[in-house]
Amino acid sequence: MKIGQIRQSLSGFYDVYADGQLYRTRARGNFRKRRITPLVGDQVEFDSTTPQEGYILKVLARETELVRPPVANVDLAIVVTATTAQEFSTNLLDRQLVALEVAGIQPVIYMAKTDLLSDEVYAQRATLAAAYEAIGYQVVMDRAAFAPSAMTAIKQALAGHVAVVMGQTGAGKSTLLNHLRPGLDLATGEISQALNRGKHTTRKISLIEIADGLVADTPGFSSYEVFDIAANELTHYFPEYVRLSADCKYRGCVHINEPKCAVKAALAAGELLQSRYDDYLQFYETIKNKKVIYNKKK
Ligand SMILES: Nc1nc2c(ncn2[C@@H]2O[C@H](COP(=O)(O)OP(=O)(O)OP(=O)(O)O)[C@@H](O)[C@H]2O)c(=O)[nH]1
Ligand SMILES: [Zn+2]
Repeated sequence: MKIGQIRQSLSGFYDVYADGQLYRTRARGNFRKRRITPLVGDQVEFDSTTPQEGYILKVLARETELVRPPVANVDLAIVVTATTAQEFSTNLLDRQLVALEVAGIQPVIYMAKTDLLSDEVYAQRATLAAAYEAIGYQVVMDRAAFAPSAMTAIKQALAGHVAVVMGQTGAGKSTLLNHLRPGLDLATGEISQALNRGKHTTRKISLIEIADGLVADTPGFSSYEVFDIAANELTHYFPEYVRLSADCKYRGCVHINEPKCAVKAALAAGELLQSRYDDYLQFYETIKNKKVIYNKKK
């Protein structure tokens, strides 16, 4: 019996990495009956007679489990954010950050296409990036496209992690991966296609080695990911609000209409991003409305 990690799945075959090599395996027959589906990223116990033939005996406990892409043990996400005026949206960025906070996955924000910006717009984005850093998020940004220092920062962030890239179509996900691992040759525009393909189509999912980390070759989430949380819990996923809310007068304050709210005070004092608060309000309403529609249907 060996222990390894599933690095690729394709048509019922799982390539398991153990002691420096890959073993092609299948799931044990009774997995289907027990409704166990091994996922890329899983740590597994397996038996093999040759590297071409083996069986997964047991899937070890998962830390996290993503649905899109179906990858286990993802603990980091590179949020590829296109910074051009046509593409940039704090709303999308905040939506992605909330989705990651809910999933318990650490974000690294990568600001893409900065080479296309005027100095003035670059300065605006840099100010915003500093505000996200003050919240506690790592932001990778450089005036030049794919600056070596930026690529090094991402590689260092990836070390020891299983990661996904996320970001809207055309944000620059494939291009970034190609720069992080020259020779990878991902066709640009290719990876979102994999995401949009039907749920039941068999498709290949693999973890790519980049420096000392692993990155899924299929992007994570989508920009329309719904928040599967209660509206009054949304505040827990804004780290800067969590820190302030101890000073709100009311326990369970959602920082909207309550008096003596520390978040609204900090906002009025210019200590918090207005754009992020606006997004918070919008997400709050979205979640509330979603619940109403859901209840009506029942
Ligand atoms: N100037 C400039 N162009 C970039 C940069 N990053 C990506 N691009 C271009 O933006 C376009 C889209 O990039 P992709 O890497 O295909 O984007 P993607 O996020 O993988 O897109 P999907 O696969 O459709 O989700 C390509 O033409 C890239 O060459 C950048 O930093 N600077
Ligand atoms: Zn409050």
